[in-house]
Amino acid sequence: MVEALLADSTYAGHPLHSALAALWELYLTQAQRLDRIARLSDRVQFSERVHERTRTERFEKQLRQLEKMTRISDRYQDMMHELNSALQQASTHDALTSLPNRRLLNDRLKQEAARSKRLETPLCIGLLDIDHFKQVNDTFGHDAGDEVLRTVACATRDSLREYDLCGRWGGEEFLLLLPAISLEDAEATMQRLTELLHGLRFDCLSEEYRISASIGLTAYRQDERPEDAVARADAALLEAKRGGRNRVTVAA
Ligand SMILES: Nc1nc2c(ncn2[C@@H]2O[C@H](COP(=O)(O)OP(=O)(O)OP(=O)(O)O)[C@@H](O)[C@H]2O)c(=O)[nH]1
Repeated sequence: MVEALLADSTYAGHPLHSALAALWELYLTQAQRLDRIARLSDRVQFSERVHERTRTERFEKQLRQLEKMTRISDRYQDMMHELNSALQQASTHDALTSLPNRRLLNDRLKQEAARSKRLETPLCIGLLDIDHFKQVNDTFGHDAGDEVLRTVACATRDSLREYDLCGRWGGEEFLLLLPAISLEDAEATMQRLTELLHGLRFDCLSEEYRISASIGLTAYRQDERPEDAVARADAALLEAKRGGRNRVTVAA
């Protein structure tokens, strides 16, 4: 409308014509500036939004990486935990029979001897050895021998009380720690165990083959070292072997 007024020759001589033309010119310049500023502002805002998006994406990516690392670290810790347990088990237990090994047995022997001394309660110690085990290996093979060892270990452990301990002392020899039992009762328990072992049947041996075990038994004396009692049980075991095997010999 202003442009139409300024273009109209009727108002060309009007005293306000030049003022209106100057004002219009000023308005157009300002409008152009405003337009440039608005475009600039749009560009800045757009670039801000792009930056914001890349920042968010970067942050989310880092978060995902962190979560992944946490998961890996958790898995790694679980593996370390399992490895530690396996190492602990391997250092204290026999791989073939899963029974306590000689190292753990020695620790428990000392603990039980100390407890027996402190509480003045009896502690019986037995050494069990499978008879003619070499013959089992030689006749039926080493795998059959292993199977016999596993079965004897399992049967012996299951025949004992909860607080007794049976471990693999070495080869075909097992150490038994029997706390809080008289020598007389322990002898009866060992007698039942030799009968149980003699009655075992094995698929890996021939139908008629029967294994047997000899046991040397003694009571820990509270004024001696635990290993002295084990040596006495060992001597009693030798006597049981010499006496014909498949028997219990007590060293009082
Ligand atoms: N299969 C198998 N055999 C073993 C293992 N450890 C020891 N032996 C065997 O056990 C046998 C022990 O034989 P000996 O010490 O001569 O005793 P034995 O034949 O039982 O005879 P006595 O003890 O006198 O009745 C050896 O042949 C060893 O190789 C094992 O982990 N697995």
